[in-house]
Amino acid sequence: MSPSRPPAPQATHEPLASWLRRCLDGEPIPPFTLPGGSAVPRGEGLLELVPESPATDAHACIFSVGIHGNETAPMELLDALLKRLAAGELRLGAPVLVLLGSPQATRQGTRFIETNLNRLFRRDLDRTGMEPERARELMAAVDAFFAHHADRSPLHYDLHTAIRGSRYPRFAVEPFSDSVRTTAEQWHWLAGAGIQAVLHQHCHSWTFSHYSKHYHGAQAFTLELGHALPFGHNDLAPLAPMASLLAALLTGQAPPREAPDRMRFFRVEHELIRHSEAFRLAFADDTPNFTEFAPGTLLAEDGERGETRVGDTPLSVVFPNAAVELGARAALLARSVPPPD
Ligand SMILES: O=C(O)CCC(=O)N[C@@H](CCC(=O)O)C(=O)O
Ligand SMILES: [Zn+2]
Repeated sequence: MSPSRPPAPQATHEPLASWLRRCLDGEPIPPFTLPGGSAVPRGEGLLELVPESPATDAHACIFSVGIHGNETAPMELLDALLKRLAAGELRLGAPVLVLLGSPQATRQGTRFIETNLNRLFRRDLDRTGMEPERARELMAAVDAFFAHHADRSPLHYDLHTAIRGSRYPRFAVEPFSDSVRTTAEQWHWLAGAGIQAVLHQHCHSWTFSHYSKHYHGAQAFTLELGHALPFGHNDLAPLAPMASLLAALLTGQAPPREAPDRMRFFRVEHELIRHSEAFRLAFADDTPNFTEFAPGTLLAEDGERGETRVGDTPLSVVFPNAAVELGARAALLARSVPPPD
């Protein structure tokens, strides 16, 4: 075979059935066929699913997992979906790009190797190192995929799990945008997928889902799907409705819908940044996400910068983490808001 010619797709679905294991073992994935189309590897942990006859109104879908290496439930969820496709239970009806964010961190069972990958998704990124290089590969894969499917609505679900428990174990973070509005359809789909709360971001955050929304106008969310646990310790049962949403999108069918007012909505008021070594949160480390604090409550102290206290309106704390790098977000402080119109 000429070295300049790409290898012909293999007529076996096995690489799809063992996608996650192969990615983590560093085993190369060849191009192969699958029910309703074919699969084309786009780099380490990057696989494009190409439908033979996509549904007319199918979205161009990106499903990413493992941007934080130790958040395993979404990886198991996506792997189970691909196994169903390999087994012929599902038939591909939409272009889909599946991404395993940080295979190296996952092999080591850590959130990241050198720095938090999920703060690096910006085109003017000038940092070097393992995570910046990976961010560039992921951004290039997203750019190529959405450019190739410019005739379809772009959609990106970046699937995560949270470090601590939560009053609402499954919640969506809606990235900030001053130009792209989340469609009503998305709120119905997320409610139908068992999402219990939504957090509207208040400013640019340079996360992976923000990247797709900001640069590609995609409907995009970070979806927190429970608690970060090691492989084999996840209970995927509460994620069955989320699996149904992903399966519907992948097959090009209409997802299940529920009324958005089943979900609670919050808007970030303030981002708590760790400025000094002396930074400390004034509440217990294991305080669940969305715990509400009354006006006047002391939330944090940060050396010479002093105290942060709740103002006149109660605030709920999300993603508290006093151990972040200096200059990084140590918590989001949010207030309850009505569902969008
Ligand atoms: O549980 C935590 O403290 C962090 C969970 C996590 O990784 N969350 C994402 C949210 C991304 C976003 O704001 O859209 C992150 O911090 O990267
Ligand atoms: Zn995460």
